[in-house]
Amino acid sequence: MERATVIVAIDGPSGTGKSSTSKAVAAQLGLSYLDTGAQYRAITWWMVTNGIDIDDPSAIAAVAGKPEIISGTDPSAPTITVDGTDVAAAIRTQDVTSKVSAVSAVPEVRARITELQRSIAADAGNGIVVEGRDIGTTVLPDADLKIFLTASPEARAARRSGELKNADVQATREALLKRDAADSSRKTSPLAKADDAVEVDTSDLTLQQVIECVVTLVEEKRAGK
Ligand SMILES: Nc1ncnc2c1ncn2[C@@H]1O[C@H](COP(=O)(O)OP(=O)(O)OP(=O)(O)O)[C@@H](O)[C@H]1O
Ligand SMILES: Nc1ccn([C@H]2C[C@H](O)[C@@H](COP(=O)(O)O)O2)c(=O)n1
Repeated sequence: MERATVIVAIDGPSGTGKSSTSKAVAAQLGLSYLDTGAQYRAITWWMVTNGIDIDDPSAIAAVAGKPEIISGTDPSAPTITVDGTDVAAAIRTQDVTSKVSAVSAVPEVRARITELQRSIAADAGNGIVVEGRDIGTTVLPDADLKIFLTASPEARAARRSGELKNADVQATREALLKRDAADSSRKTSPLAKADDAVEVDTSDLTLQQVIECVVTLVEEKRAGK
């Protein structure tokens, strides 16, 4: 028998295709979509905008509860606001990208954002695709389906360089690996594959092939296979 709601957790390192895949899968299956990286970027943007010292975890912890972060979960038009300001573009700057690993390593930040993520998932009537780094391991350990996307550093750097005009592929590769290392080595809820996650190496797959693979896995789960 088909199940009414489904919770899908998609984790993996930067540039493996989590956002593109999750949005498309959610849209195709009529599910909500949550980009948890955008939430960590949003709180980082708030810290930077308010002059908080990013190198001081206790300063970050002291104000972690202040910003109000709201995520819109329509996969065809996801949104993110901080205290009512649309920060969708501001959170993608190089400055925020270079600081987000430090801010997201602070346990008080993770506790705050994790609570928000769980409440959004609980309120998603038809089900939801949630993508990030610790969704299958920590945020939603009882998710119906857990996927861990991987890709070679070369494939990821080539994809990212294609997005950023004139970006140097080698420098992009180094930056990706540096962020992965920071995200994987933090004490609280690091980037990791859950034991029961299905690993999909996307290096030699087109985006469409990855989407089809994940849609099939969700449909099989829903059918109780
Ligand atoms: N299988 C694929 N083949 C080729 N390009 C891809 C594939 N999957 C994603 N891409 C492209 O790679 C880039 C990065 O993808 P995406 O933003 O979805 O990755 P991500 O894992 O969410 O990254 P991050 O964690 O840094 O946000 C995008 O330009 C996307 O279109
Ligand atoms: N569940 C998550 C999601 C994201 N982060 C942190 C670590 C990432 O480097 C950063 C930005 O994520 P992206 O937009 O690249 O997906 O946010 C995390 O710690 N946990």
